[in-house]
Amino acid sequence: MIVAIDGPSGTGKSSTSKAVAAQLGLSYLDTGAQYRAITWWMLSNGVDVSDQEAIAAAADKPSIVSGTDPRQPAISADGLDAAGPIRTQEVTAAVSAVSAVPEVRTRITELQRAIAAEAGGGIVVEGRDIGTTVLPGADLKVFLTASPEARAARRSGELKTTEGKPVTDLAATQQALTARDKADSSRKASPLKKAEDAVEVDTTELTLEQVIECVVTLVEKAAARKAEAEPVEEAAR
Ligand SMILES: Nc1ncnc2c1ncn2[C@@H]1O[C@H](COP(=O)(O)OP(=O)(O)OP(=O)(O)O)[C@@H](O)[C@H]1O
Ligand SMILES: Nc1ccn([C@H]2C[C@H](O)[C@@H](COP(=O)(O)O)O2)c(=O)n1
Repeated sequence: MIVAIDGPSGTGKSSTSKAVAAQLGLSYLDTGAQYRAITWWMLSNGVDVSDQEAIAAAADKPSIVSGTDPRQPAISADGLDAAGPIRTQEVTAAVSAVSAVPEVRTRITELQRAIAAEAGGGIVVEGRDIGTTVLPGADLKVFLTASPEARAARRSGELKTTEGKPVTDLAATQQALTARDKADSSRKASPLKKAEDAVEVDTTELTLEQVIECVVTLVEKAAARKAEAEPVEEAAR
């Protein structure tokens, strides 16, 4: 069972995907964390993240390792725990530029497909291009949306500056978030986009619990459809 959950920033992809995977006993992959980890590695290793050629040349250098336990998601770059540093404003500000470089996308997409193929019991993979590019044959594709205001309000509660102080400026948070969405949607290589066969869920007026319940129901229905379809496929062989 492969579930792809895509959507813009702050729509609830990570929170929903982790909870759905944990509830249904599936693995979980946060692909944004992988792009953040490679960005963090580049910033820490003196790569000029305003230079596309420098980013492309460094794309295959770091070893990026993702854990797939939804209750304990983990991410490392060259053996260093990246879970904390990838959430700083410095990384958030640079990640769209780094992830737009085709060499970076090829490298990370290969990693993502290998992880999904190894997840025997099924996996929930969340990101921006999972349903369109990474796993176009996913059994279920969900595209989460929410108003920019709702997303900024959600995000401002959890963001920290590089010095570790809470970010309180809601307007600035919304502006940064919509700028990142614009960059992620307008890049040439595998932009943020709803797959034609994805189910769109607008989470603006929903609680996180309601979104989780909705996606669990969608996964259960997709699993039932898959179970019904498989004997037919077997007989046809
Ligand atoms: N339906 C909801 N109602 C209220 N808060 C929510 C809802 N969904 C998620 N949140 C909260 O919004 C914040 C952002 O959620 P989350 O990190 O899951 O979004 P995301 O889509 O994965 O964002 P990003 O792509 O930037 O990583 C979290 O603090 C989360 O608890
Ligand atoms: N499949 C993906 C996942 C993420 N990205 C890029 C674009 C995002 O701005 C950035 C960080 O993602 P987040 O942690 O906020 O979900 O990573 C991408 O291009 N493709």
